[in-house]
Amino acid sequence: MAGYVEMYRLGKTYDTPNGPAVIVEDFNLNMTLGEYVCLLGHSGCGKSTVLSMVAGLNPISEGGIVVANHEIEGPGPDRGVVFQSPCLMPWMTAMDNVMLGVNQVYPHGTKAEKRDIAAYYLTLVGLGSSLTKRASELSQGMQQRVGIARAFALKPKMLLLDEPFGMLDSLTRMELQEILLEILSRDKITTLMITHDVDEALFMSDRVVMMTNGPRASVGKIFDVPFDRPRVRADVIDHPDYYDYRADMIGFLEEQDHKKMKENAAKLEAAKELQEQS
Ligand SMILES: Nc1ncnc2c1ncn2[C@@H]1O[C@H](COP(=O)(O)OP(=O)(O)OP(=O)(O)O)[C@@H](O)[C@H]1O
Repeated sequence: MAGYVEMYRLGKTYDTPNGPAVIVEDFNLNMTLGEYVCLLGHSGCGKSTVLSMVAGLNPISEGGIVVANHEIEGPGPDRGVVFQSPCLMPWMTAMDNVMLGVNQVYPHGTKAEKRDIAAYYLTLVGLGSSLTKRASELSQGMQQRVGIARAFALKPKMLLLDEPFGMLDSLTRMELQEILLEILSRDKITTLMITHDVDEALFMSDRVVMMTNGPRASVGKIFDVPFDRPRVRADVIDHPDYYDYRADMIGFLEEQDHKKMKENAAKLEAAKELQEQS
């Protein structure tokens, strides 16, 4: 079935000193317009590799990606990206950092119009009174808010979030999760987010895509998240199925762990046999 976003037979092979390493193979995923999908999997399985290919920042080795009927060929303002650390220009104000993106997307807008857009999104993320502060004067949480405002101000077709709350304390993380959902409830942008946090995935997303362990990682299992929107954290946690979902996801990750351990043991055994024969 065609989707607003289509990743088809997606593959990534990196050149390494030991030869080509196939990290992602035959990764297939369709997303509908406005859908929020979380990508979850063990560290190093290839989540950032997939997301960076969608962002156009990492060349695709096999297959392809279509966003809103356009095949991805490189980065573009139709995809807003937020990384764990927001990569701001430290000497520039919060406003000017957001304006960098806005100027790119609205080259013909007046200066006042563009400043209004930047100020609007900075206010939505709670930085209305810090517009003129330099990025270097902002806390990590505030910097991440600027990064989120900058991504939204591009009015992207798709939002790509690579562990955007990973470096924040739990209170700031919860606050920003809620702010993000609130903005998305107005702007309805198709979102792909990487997280290591099962609870975060359940709170934020419509579907959770579990990746298999690499190498040759692909989609292992997909969970539909049935909780009503707008999401209220306490209601989500109190939902009668919440802990079953959580247990199923953790179960999948544990299964992947066991597979990896078995594979490693088999490799070790094979290496021992070779050594004995020689
Ligand atoms: N440029 C590169 N060249 C060679 N190997 C790479 C390159 N980038 C990533 N890799 C390898 O690809 C694999 C997947 O990396 P990736 O960062 O996509 O995983 P991840 O699931 O996002 O990890 P984490 O959860 O720890 O951030 C890892 O083994 C990594 O070492």
